[in-house]
Amino acid sequence: MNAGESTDTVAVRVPGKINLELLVGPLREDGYHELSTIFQAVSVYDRVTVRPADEWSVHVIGPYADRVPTDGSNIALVAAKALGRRRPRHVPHDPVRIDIEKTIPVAGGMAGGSADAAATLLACRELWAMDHVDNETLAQIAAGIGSDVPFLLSGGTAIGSGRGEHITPVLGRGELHWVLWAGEGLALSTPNVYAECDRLRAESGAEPPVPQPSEELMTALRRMDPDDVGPALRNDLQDAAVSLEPLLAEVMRTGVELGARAALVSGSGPTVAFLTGSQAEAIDLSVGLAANGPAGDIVRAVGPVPGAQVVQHVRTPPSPPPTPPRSSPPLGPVTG
Ligand SMILES: C[C@@](CO)(OP(=O)(O)O)[C@H](O)COP(=O)(O)OP(=O)(O)OC[C@H]1O[C@@H](n2ccc(N)nc2=O)[C@H](O)[C@@H]1O
Ligand SMILES: Nc1ncnc2c1ncn2[C@@H]1O[C@H](COP(=O)(O)OP(=O)(O)O)[C@@H](O)[C@H]1O
Repeated sequence: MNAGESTDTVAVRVPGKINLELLVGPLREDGYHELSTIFQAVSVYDRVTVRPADEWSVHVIGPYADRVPTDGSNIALVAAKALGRRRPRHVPHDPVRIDIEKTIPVAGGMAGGSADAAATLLACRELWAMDHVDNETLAQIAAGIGSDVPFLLSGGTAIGSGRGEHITPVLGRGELHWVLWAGEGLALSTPNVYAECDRLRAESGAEPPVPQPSEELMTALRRMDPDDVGPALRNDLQDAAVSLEPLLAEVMRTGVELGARAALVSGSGPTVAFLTGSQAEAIDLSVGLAANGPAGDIVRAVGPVPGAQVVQHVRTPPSPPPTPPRSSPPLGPVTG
């Protein structure tokens, strides 16, 4: 950082997501699967802060911090550099320091890394005053970083098509009350779960059709009535996640026995999302799971919530350049 540059700090709050529907179509030639998914952003948040620095770095705190890389593979750093490359040529490509307060479970199927990437894009656009990058362009940059990243910019409830990066908002009223179970020390790698899904399909000889959002869920989401939403939830990656982590079947069974309206693996897992009918039901279920379920973190959340949002911009005026030493006369005795 050079003298005369601002030391502004921008903080962004970003939610995690669950997939209310994840329909996995055929494997494409580029190695991705054609998807039709319905994302919902839920009230479990990371906070990402960026500030100018002498070199690129990322620092993570929070209960899952030790599971997040802090080298160049951190997807938040990848996002900052990708946006930095869009700065006009005459503007120096300034490094930033990124601080992540991590609450979204890591490698849990809640897109925590993608959330941090989306938050970093928004924070750096603000920090670098890149007004020429509109939301559509930001979403395109986001898609280049990961399939889930564009959704975390917009949040709410939305259809994801293509490989999940094309986002269409779903309008609906009301909110859903979720209980999330994240198994202690459990993690599933997204590519491994997709590969397991392909393996199971090859075994059964099932050819997936090109996926389309289901009418049943789209209708249920208009009023977000848990009685209608519950039976319409579906995740094509669930069998693959359970095949790699059989404990998930027991977790889902226990939650339903304890009164959940429905249970499903979130995305590629291993977080399990339980749908309840109200805040009171969610409290009862989380207490029951904590007492009777397999060990794990249990969190209540509501959805939908908005995507990444700037929550703080501390503007610090540029420090004045150091004044050159003056050739002043030697100090003599002070006379009155
Ligand atoms: C499964 C989902 C459901 O929302 O998320 P998670 O539950 O893991 O958070 C997503 O499809 C994950 O999206 P994201 O984590 O952004 O994946 P990417 O970085 O784009 O891709 C990682 C890898 O996942 C596989 N992949 C991803 C998306 C897709 N439509 N088909 C795939 O086969 C590919 O093997 C790819 O190399
Ligand atoms: N900022 C980040 N937060 C979490 N994980 C990250 C981050 N950057 C890179 N990763 C890597 O991405 C992997 C997937 O993380 P995450 O996005 O939390 O899971 P998922 O893809 O299941 O939603 C982690 O195991 C970790 O190695």
